[in-house]
Amino acid sequence: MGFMDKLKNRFKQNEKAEEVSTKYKEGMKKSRQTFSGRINDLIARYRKVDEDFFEELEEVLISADVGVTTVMDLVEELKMEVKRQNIKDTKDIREVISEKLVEIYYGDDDEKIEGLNLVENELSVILVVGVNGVGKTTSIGKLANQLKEQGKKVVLAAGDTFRAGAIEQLEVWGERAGVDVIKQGAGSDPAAVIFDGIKAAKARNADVLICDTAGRLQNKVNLMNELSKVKRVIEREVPNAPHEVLLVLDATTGQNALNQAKTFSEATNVSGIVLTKLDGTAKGGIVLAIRKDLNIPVKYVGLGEKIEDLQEFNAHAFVYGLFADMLEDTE
Ligand SMILES: Nc1nc2c(ncn2[C@@H]2O[C@H](COP(=O)(O)OP(=O)(O)OP(=O)(O)O)[C@@H](O)[C@H]2O)c(=O)[nH]1
Repeated sequence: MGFMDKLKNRFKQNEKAEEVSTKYKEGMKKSRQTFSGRINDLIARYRKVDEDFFEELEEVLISADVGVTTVMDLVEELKMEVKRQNIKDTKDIREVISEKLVEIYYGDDDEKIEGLNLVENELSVILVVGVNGVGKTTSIGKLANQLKEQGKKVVLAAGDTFRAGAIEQLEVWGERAGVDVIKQGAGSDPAAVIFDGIKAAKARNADVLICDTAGRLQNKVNLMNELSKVKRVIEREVPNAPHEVLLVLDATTGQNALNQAKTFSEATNVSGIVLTKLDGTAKGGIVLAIRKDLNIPVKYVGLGEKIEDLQEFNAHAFVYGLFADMLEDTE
């Protein structure tokens, strides 16, 4: 059985798996149109796998924001595999591309899904960082809703005291998700808000505290100072916390998102990425660039504006989203 059939079967196993694949399929329409659309076009034009074919394939991958070094690695791997399997016909290369995309994301352990690192029966603290406008508040709301649906008691701390409206916006999401929001007035000290959040979360026996922060990037030193101060409070009040530092990036900003990721990882230890608006970009390859260039796992992707549109990242489903039309062709 070829990789694409395996992929298809994987998401037919049960209702939940099917739901996940549908979400990715719908959310990644734009990326799929350019990605598999252009690969199909290449396959039709070239027929034979040769140097020119690979060169054009490189261009397609780079224009999908996969990132130059990752593209080089990927194409090297593809060439080796083509040789190994003695593939001559370009139409047989789709299988290899899809398989290698999953492999390049996960490395050796291709069943690994890097979910949230939460502790049982104790308070877990998630610190959420990122610049304004990337969908930070929205993602916190969606995440709170999911965790609550899993039976966890969630509290939010409105640590973005800088941006006008951020506190109210978080409150709206808190209401929507049915979780408490701890806040102070606009302009107050974020570390003090987070401290209150921890106290409240402990008093209410919460399982998870999600802390919003302001994302000012103009000055790296300020950003570092603010994040370190918040982190110090968390570390002091809760053992082994923060359990996650999630950086929210907007997929539609392409290479800019990578630059933000670099700056934030220099300011603090980022443990995972939430990549929003994957549905809004034709360049979904940014997922691979983040994984390979920065070595930070993408833990969630935003595939739409609705509360249930935040999905745990799954490289198989991602590749399914990129090739879904072709998978159906083979039925
Ligand atoms: N299509 C789509 N829209 C999204 C996604 N995530 C967030 N948005 C939208 O992006 C816009 C900005 O999101 P916000 O959450 O308001 O931005 P913000 O994060 O509050 O700004 P900060 O909290 O300062 O980062 C909103 O209209 C959201 O609905 C996503 O995954 N897909």
